[in-house]
Amino acid sequence: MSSGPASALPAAPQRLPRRQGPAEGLPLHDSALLRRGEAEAARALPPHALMARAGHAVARLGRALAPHARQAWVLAGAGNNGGDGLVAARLLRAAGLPVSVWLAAEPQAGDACWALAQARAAGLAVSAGGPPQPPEGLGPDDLVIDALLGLGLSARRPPEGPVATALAALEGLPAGILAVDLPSGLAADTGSCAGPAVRARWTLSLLGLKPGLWTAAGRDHAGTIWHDDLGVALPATASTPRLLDAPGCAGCWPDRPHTAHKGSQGDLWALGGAAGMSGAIELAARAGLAAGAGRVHVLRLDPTAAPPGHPALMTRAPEALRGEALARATVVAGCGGGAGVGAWLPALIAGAPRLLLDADALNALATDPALAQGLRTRTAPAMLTPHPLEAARLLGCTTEAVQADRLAAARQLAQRYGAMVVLKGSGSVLAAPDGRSAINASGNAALASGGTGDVLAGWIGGLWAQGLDAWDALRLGVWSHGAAADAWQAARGPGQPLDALRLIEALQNLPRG
Ligand SMILES: NC(=O)C1=CN([C@@H]2O[C@H](COP(=O)(O)OP(=O)(O)OC[C@H]3O[C@@H](n4cnc5c(N)ncnc54)[C@H](OP(=O)(O)O)[C@@H]3O)[C@@H](O)[C@H]2O)[C@@H](O)CC1
Ligand SMILES: Nc1ncnc2c1ncn2[C@@H]1O[C@H](COP(=O)(O)OP(=O)(O)O)[C@@H](O)[C@H]1O
Ligand SMILES: [K+]
Repeated sequence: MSSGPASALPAAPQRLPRRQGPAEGLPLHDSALLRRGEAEAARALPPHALMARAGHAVARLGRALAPHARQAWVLAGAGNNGGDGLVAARLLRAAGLPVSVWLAAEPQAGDACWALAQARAAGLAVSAGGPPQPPEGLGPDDLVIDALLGLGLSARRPPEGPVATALAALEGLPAGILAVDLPSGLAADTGSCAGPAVRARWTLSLLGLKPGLWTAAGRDHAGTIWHDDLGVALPATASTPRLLDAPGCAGCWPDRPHTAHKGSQGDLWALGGAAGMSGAIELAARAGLAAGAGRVHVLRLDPTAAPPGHPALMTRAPEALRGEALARATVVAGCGGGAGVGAWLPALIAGAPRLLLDADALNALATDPALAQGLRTRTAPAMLTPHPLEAARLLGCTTEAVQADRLAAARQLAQRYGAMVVLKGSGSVLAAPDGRSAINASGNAALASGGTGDVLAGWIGGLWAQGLDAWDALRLGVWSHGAAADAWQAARGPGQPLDALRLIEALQNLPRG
């Protein structure tokens, strides 16, 4: 065979790289589990080894994050969180960085006493108990270490005494704050704050990652989250919440074989759009189309509404969804549905093999016990996507109660209604009736605009319609919705709102695989 110029023929078809398949995200450990892990590790290790490792990890990261620091200010509490800070202070000083330490109170027992004794023996000046005064000349390149409170923050007891004074002194400092384990004042399990809490630029989570760093007030207080396991492998079970991030979700994208056709990619039916709210259901339908559903039908509750603005959407009367069509359908119901959507739900709950309820469908569910009973006895999977107010209606409590423990609220909803749940908002929480749960790491405040939830509902529905397992569709949908907003923000800088139509574009632009 002669060797000629490169052939103009298309290259032989290459095998597509195999998708890796779904993977579980990083485990998120609650404080009870962390305490047990810490106690077991401490028994197996020489005295003070864990605190020495923690202090090393803090000092090493602090140096890397603030390489131009000319001094460090360490604020330490009287517990082991303070002990970690004292070890870090000693090591930073030994590495040549001038360090000032303010101590809330003398530790009374345990590893923290050892850390304080070591610090003093090394010649570190530790001022205890007086008013916290930032060291002279503390500038933007310098490093502040928050080691006031970690896991030991008493639940529902706002920071008080010298610790509260120190929290006030940390506000408005020019230097970046590195929080040890948790931003002081933030609850590890829930991300709630009973009072003032540190707003860190970085947080180094020790041993395990805590749920509270990722949801509720966590993201606003933790800044960039780092993790050091201190060489301890903590156990995780099927009910340990997982972090939804790119490595955990990228393997879930649906395959699109060469032989794909619109009939093989799933039928999505979007029901909603009462008078004055037809935009909501159109957003959901457009998002479903963008996700890759083969055929998307819009069932509008306002028959007088103008046709949808996207020519690929098919408009039908709600009555069209029955028989064969219903038996094959993935249904997203509720976006802009008004009070009238409830009447359609019994048939959908009984007959749709894949059903997602959002917005007014959730409000109908909250007020109609028969719907709730139907959902519980249904065997096919269902999804609920409430924002905190809708979740509060479904649980019969206040929005504040939902937000005070978002993981618990999502789990409770999943149990009560026998459905998979997304509790939306900063750090959306997912829960399934079988006990699985997850917290989303993607997304940002650019999403705080009307219609982005409608897009989420349709986007998840469009992914689910293509044959994904329900939990995979849910976690991929939630994570990629946030990832699209992150990509948007990365391109434009923080502070830019993202409207729902542009969000659909951003979702289409998100690389898959
Ligand atoms: N042991 C080890 O080797 C390892 C430990 N590790 C580290 O230990 C940390 C947990 O340490 P911890 O359990 O000592 O609790 P910690 O966060 O220091 O708080 C206790 C102090 O806070 C005080 N306090 C509480 N609430 C308050 C309030 N509302 N307002 C004001 N004060 C309040 C409380 O006072 P008290 O309630 O006793 O009056 C006490 O003085 C963990 O986060 C990690 O950093 C890891 O690195 C692994 C290795
Ligand atoms: N601060 C935020 N951080 C991350 N995601 C957010 C934030 N604010 C809103 N979102 C997301 O935007 C969407 C808003 O949904 P929703 O409140 O139902 O809006 P709408 O009803 O107007 O469509 C949800 O997916 C939610 O998680
Ligand atoms: K802290």
